[in-house]
Amino acid sequence: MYIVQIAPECAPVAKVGGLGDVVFGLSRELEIRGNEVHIILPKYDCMRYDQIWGLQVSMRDLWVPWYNGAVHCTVWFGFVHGRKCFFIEPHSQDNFFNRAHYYGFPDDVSRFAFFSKAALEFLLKDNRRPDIIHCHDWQTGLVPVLLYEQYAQAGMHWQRVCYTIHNFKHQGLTGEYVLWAVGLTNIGNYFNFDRLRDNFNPTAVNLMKGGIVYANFTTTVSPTHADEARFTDQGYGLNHALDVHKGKFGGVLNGIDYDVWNPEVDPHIPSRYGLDSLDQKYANKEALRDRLLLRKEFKPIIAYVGRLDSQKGVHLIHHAIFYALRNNAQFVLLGSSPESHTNQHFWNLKRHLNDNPDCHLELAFDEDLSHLIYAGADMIIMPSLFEPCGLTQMIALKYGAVPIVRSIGGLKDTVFDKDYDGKPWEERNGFVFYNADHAGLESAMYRAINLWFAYPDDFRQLMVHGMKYDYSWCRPGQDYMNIYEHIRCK
Ligand SMILES: Nc1ncnc2c1ncn2[C@@H]1O[C@H](COP(=O)(O)OP(=O)(O)O[C@H]2O[C@H](CO)[C@@H](O)[C@H](O)[C@H]2O)[C@@H](O)[C@H]1O
Repeated sequence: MYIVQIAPECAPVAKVGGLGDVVFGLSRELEIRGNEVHIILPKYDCMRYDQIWGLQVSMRDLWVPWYNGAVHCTVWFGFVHGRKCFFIEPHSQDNFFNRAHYYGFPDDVSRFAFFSKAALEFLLKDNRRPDIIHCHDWQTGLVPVLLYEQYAQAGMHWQRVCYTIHNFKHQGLTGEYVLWAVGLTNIGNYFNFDRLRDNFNPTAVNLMKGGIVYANFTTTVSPTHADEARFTDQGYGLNHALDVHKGKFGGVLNGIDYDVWNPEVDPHIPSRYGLDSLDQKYANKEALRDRLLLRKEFKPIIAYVGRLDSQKGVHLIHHAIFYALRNNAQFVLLGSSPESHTNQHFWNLKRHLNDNPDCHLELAFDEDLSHLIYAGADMIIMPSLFEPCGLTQMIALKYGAVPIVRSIGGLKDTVFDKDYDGKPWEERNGFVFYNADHAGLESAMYRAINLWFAYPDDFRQLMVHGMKYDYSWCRPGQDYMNIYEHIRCK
């Protein structure tokens, strides 16, 4: 099959969070299964160009219709760790992708609406006719809309779209101007409740809703979150649209790429280890302490790695730091936030804890350091308010860092409580709590820290159970293949 991914991120060249990992890992798995896979991305100025091999012009002049005119673009091609990627570079005074950051601009909707249109225009003009177009999140919600309403008539009649939602909170709500911009000028036809009009904000166009309505199949990234999105407030107002289109909506649990996230071969950590050489994990704990200037005492390290977004339970992360320190544990945090007040909060906290030898807050995005943290930490904490899937806990399991998580979304599908889960002991792999409050968090942290000190053999056994889980792309890869087979034009 020929599959094209249209996405705003792809790890490690352009990664803000888990979406980038998924685009890379899934593409790799699909290639292993014998498919031809291409990835189309914006050509951001802030990408990691050191991660692209053989970058060269693929199409010098691509004219993308935009409002009443057209924008001149150049399309580049390069390999990202073996993946075949095309990068779209518009030459216009809007400077859509030369902003030093990926997201967070007032015209984000225009930037990614343009990208969606440009990706399809490129496929059309370069005579590429994939069996499946797989697009991701609100940024590419217009892809199935434009394919069906414009590009099908222009020669792309056989292409089918799988649309994956990684985060329902950001839906691309905007004014009807965006429809003019991409040439959907028969506004009334699209700006109605059956199609792109937002159900709760009737003056707004909702790009994610458009994606759900027009895609041949929509997925989110875990089975539990698929239910949450349909039946609870975690659908952020899209419950009705999901219900109407329930026949083509489902949850597929993400995988992680064990070529990248594997302590047996990880080039970013000083001491490699696996199930048969677990003791070597502790050299990484020492290395982590050396690097972050933590004192060397007989204590567990609890870590948080992730975006500092309200989704992640920022107030509980804050509380976890102090609870850990009060209970004889060390705490390491690696995270950054696009919201200035959250950043400010953690910078203040960092200053406050600056002299504490048991704590380090690294307020940055640092992929290399994240590997060392997973390898050096004894436990990882994820007190998310909602979590469509969560890759952090799956990576942690592979590295023998026991996850302490809230029972929500994909966390519920992947972490099974040591004391209370119905599964047999060999299949229990972490600590789970329910209420998003201090008492809930403390109940799980207390059990985890206590086990580490009082029953080290049991703790080690829990690490082993986690490391034995297979959360690779193998199964989800097959799930996506089944979806593609189901929707493709035969
Ligand atoms: N400061 C930092 N430095 C280095 N690395 C950092 C980092 N902050 C985050 N990361 C890395 O980014 C990834 C985070 O992935 P997650 O799935 O946990 O969260 P995210 O909310 O971004 O993803 C969304 O999409 C994914 C993919 O579908 C869903 O799993 C998830 O639930 C949904 O919220 C991990 O690989 C982590 O190591």
